[in-house]
Amino acid sequence: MTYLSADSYSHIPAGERFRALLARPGILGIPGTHNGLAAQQAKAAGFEAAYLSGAAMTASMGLPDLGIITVDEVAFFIRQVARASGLPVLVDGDTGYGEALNVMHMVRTFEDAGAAAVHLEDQILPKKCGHLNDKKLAPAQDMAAKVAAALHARRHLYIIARTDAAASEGLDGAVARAKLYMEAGADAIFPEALNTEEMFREFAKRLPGVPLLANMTEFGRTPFYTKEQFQDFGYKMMIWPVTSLRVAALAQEKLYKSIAQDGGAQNCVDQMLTRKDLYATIDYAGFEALDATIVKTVVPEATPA
Ligand SMILES: C[C@](O)(C(=O)O)[C@H](CC(=O)O)C(=O)O
Repeated sequence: MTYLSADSYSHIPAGERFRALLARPGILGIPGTHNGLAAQQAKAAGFEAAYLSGAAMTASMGLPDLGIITVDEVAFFIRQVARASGLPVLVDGDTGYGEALNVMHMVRTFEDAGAAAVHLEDQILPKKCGHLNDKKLAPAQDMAAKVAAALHARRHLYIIARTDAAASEGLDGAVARAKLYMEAGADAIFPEALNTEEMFREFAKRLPGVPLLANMTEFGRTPFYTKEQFQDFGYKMMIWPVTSLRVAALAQEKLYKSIAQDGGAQNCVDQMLTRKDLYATIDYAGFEALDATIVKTVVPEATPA
């Protein structure tokens, strides 16, 4: 059923649908889906929630992930991913684009665009990928105030507080911040850039009962762990944030080189989604069938001579 039909919509708010997924036993795997088509493909593969990564959104715009994307640009991505897939979407809210009022504006905008959950981090601008060096942290109390502001604005959005403190303040610092953010009302914690199994386990042990998110980004500080391993470490959610963008970007790079070199894309056809499969993914036929049930061409009577 296409998104155009009102009965394709769930009447349950996205945040509540996300909470329901978390209420089940086990870990929730949430793949990065950098546009609506990617979200449809993730759903077809069996995923039940989608992640919108700041790094992937900005890279797809040809920009670095330094906190320069705006709240309305992110809302454009949320709308397409939520609409195309119908999945609850967890969105990277970076630092909240400013202070308390900006965080509240972000929450309202993201909810209105169809988001289910957001994560908000304790870096100051220009923020960086959590796996890079020299990140600058906001005072813990300032971040706690942002979490409280987000709660004040949300109707159903699930609020995850991310702490980037492990690199500069160690595990003790990260745990202390996480506790403060939970006291401020966060629904869950995202400890960023932990780099050993022991760190992941210890963090979880020191925050019993707190839902935790693990980030399995590639080319970062975290070694490759599977969903089953993160579950065993005590984590409730995990993301593969930039993975779809990285794979698609390499395919694109090869394509452009090939067209430039061969004068056409004839040598890449076996790496393409066929027209048939692409149309099936976006339900082209469903839109046409819907149109046929609604639009009936009225042929004008012949004008009397
Ligand atoms: C999770 C993350 O914030 C993102 O934007 O997806 C990034 C991912 C990355 O740059 O690899 C992060 O800071 O970890």
